[in-house]
Amino acid sequence: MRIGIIGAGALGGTFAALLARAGHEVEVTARGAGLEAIRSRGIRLSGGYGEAHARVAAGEALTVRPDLVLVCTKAQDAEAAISANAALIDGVPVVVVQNGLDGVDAAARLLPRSACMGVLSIIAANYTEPGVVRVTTTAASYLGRGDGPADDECRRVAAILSDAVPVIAIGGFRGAQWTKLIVNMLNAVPAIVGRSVQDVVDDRHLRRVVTASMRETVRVGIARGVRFGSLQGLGDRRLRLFARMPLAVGQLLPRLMRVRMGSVPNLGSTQQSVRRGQPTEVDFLNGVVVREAARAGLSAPVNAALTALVHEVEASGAFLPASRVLAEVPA
Ligand SMILES: NC(=O)C1=CN([C@@H]2O[C@H](COP(=O)(O)OP(=O)(O)OC[C@H]3O[C@@H](n4cnc5c(N)ncnc54)[C@H](OP(=O)(O)O)[C@@H]3O)[C@@H](O)[C@H]2O)C=CC1
Ligand SMILES: CC(C)(CO)C(=O)C(=O)O
Repeated sequence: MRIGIIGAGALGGTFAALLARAGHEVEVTARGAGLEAIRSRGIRLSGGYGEAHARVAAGEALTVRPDLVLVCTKAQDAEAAISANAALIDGVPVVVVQNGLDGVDAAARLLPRSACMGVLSIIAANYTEPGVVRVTTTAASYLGRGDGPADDECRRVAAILSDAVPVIAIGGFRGAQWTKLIVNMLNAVPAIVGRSVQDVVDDRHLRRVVTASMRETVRVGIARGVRFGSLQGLGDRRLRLFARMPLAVGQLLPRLMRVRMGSVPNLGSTQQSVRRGQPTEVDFLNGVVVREAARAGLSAPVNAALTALVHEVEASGAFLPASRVLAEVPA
């Protein structure tokens, strides 16, 4: 099958290399140093899915109409990246592999004739240098759209992507995006202090902050009428319980996520952007919690403080001491 991948960075590079290894004809888009590296040396993947070296067609935009498209940019880049390919891909099934709540809806607006779906990935992929990706955690990914049950198109596309990595078609996708948002509360603190996700969760002071941001996100979701979808055994009932537990007991949740992440240090996708000197996705992660809280007439002080600290690190390029997080985040 001909598969177009828009944004061959950490996750896009992982899917591209593994789908090519499975025998699909893959074309990718990238830009700048990443594009140059992929054109001259291909994509080199290592880590949890083994070694793969994919020589794939690469350009700033796709050149051949594919049978399936994956959009794998950060949320803030998706609109420009999809628009650059819209004339070629409108009408082709599109899978948005992205964190945050907006990706699938944004794609559907830009590509009115395409069936647009989303993938929530728990894989941890570190884009160590242009064209080079190391997978530090392997995990199943979850594919769906809307609020209803998984449909035949989702099951068909999940089966194709499962040639590369296990992809499960799920119902209640919008609620599952919220569950993934709670998992992504693992991103901000490591991006602020410049340490791995595992290291931050192992630090009892910083873990308290991560836990508080997760609980605040659950409470905002509840206020917005969300029914949290199931990901990795984490679903609506457990999350509601988690938001009511004493904070000290609630810290078991990030610890469980850390155990699942394994021992190879994972920076998280937000810190990777900081280290590359690029804008982060924080406005679509912690920032969306603040916006959703405002819609419910609430505030989200923990997520607001984390968003501001990530922006400070983005602007200065210098990580902050843990003491700043502990002093400024009302956990
Ligand atoms: N990395 C991970 O472990 C995980 C990431 N995610 C989510 O997956 C999504 C992708 O993240 P990730 O793979 O880390 O992101 P990366 O930043 O590593 O990759 C995105 C790629 O898209 C490229 N890009 C951006 N705009 C364009 C454009 N207009 N045309 C062509 N290429 C473009 C970027 O190029 P450039 O470098 O020049 O910006 C970059 O190479 C995010 O929503 C993230 O939160 C989810 C789970 C895990
Ligand atoms: C699951 C996790 C935390 C993996 O790193 C992720 O989604 C991210 O880094 O954005």
